[in-house]
Amino acid sequence: MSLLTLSGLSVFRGTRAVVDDVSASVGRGECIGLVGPNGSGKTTLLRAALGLIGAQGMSSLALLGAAERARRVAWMPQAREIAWPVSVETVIALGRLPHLPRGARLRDADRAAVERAITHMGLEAMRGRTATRLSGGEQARVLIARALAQETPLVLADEPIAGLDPAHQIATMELFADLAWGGRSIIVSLHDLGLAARHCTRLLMLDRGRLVADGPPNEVLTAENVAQVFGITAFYRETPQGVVFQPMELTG
Ligand SMILES: Nc1ncnc2c1ncn2[C@@H]1O[C@H](COP(=O)(O)OP(=O)(O)OP(=O)(O)O)[C@@H](O)[C@H]1O
Repeated sequence: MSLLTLSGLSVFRGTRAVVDDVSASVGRGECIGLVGPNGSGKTTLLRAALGLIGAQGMSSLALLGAAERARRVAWMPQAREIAWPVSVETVIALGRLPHLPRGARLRDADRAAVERAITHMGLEAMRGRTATRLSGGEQARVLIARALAQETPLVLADEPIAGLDPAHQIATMELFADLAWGGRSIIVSLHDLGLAARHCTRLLMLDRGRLVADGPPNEVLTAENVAQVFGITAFYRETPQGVVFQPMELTG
């Protein structure tokens, strides 16, 4: 079953296609890394896939009404501002809103989902704190937890690990990989190609709006692709401890 189908999706800014004729399909159990240089169209692609901005072509999610879409996909945008000085737990519980009848209070099942999200993100000690007083990385973890609490089949996250320390970056990527093992799917944009190579089952590589590679990390992070798209050389090795990918030098 496809959780998301994109067909010929394009987004124009003026006459320029910043997302250019992208087609892809996301099944269950995929942890997909969306990679590409600054300005290659990652955020625009995710927003167009969600139907948040106008696009040409088709996204299956954009066709849904807002309520149904919120039960199918959770969205973690790049902007991390938490606007209201409420508790961490309250922010995370907002992830349950799409599942509640209008105006209803949290039910046991909703509270259980909030607890799971708090545990997944290791936020037990912070649950009572005022969210706006947390550090940037802590706020990012709260917003990931809010998206997890939504318990949707698909999560779209725009640079969720940017600004996290190495341990929390690894923990978050491991969590995404685990969710994929459990049958849910994640599309995560990220600049850390090493973590993408290690934890993602599939990578989508964007270059100037075009999807130039789509496949398992070893097929996407070829020397040729990383040279052409990122202008770098890299070390790639499959080791008994997993894949090691390390950007090395600029080409040329
Ligand atoms: N509202 C807008 N108006 C004009 N140009 C835009 C707009 N939004 C995005 N762009 C342009 O579209 C291109 C793609 O931007 P986008 O934010 O999708 O890239 P990205 O791959 O997410 O980049 P980064 O890695 O820097 O976050 C960029 O050149 C950007 O300047």
